[in-house]
Amino acid sequence: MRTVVVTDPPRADVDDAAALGGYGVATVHEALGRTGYLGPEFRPAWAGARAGGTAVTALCWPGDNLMIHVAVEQCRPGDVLVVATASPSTDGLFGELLATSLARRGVRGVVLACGLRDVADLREMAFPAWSRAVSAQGSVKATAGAVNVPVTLGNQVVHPGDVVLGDDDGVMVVPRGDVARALTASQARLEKEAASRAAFRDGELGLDRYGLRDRIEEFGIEYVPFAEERG
Ligand SMILES: O=C([O-])CC(=O)C(=O)O
Ligand SMILES: [Mg+2]
Repeated sequence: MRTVVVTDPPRADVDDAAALGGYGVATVHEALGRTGYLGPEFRPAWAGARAGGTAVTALCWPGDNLMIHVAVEQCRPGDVLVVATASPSTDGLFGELLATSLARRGVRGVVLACGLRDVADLREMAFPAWSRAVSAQGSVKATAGAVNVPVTLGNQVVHPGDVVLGDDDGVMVVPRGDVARALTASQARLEKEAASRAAFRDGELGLDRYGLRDRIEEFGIEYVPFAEERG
């Protein structure tokens, strides 16, 4: 495993990151052509958690949180800490003490490919956290890894300085170079959905609004009265 700490990487604008967090994962993911989603196994530690920030990455040995402690020092206000492990592990590498340290540094949340613990305290602190597991299994601090190198979580690569956002729907990454496009496209999508919502409230059907009746005809889907189908 690489043992390197990259300091002060360029990062996306932290206000843009917060704005993307406000749009939410489903909207931004759709706006960017259904890209960036880490996958459904990344779940919030508590319902209602929401954050958008710039990634500081840590690559840890499984069962070892030494590099999380190293990464905390590299975190600046507006960041989200993103933790991967060198091989799959569900151990609880993160909890309320590390969250206390991150909150003190103005960090907006944490995303872990492994486990976390102290869920009740994280909820009480309202510290946004996502992970692939909740696990009380403790960790050692024995093996060096890396900070601020590209890491893979789920099916996505996160580079330091990318925007990472999370909410009840999961977590996604927006590459630093795509942030401006993500903001414009998310706003457009929000407006489009607001118009659809108003139409659905008025009783319009998706079949008509999205022009789906032609497609149904193309498929040759038959509408059969109940009585006829039963003979
Ligand atoms: O200390 C640890 O290893 C993880 C933890 O529980 C905390 O941060 O509170
Ligand atoms: Mg703890």
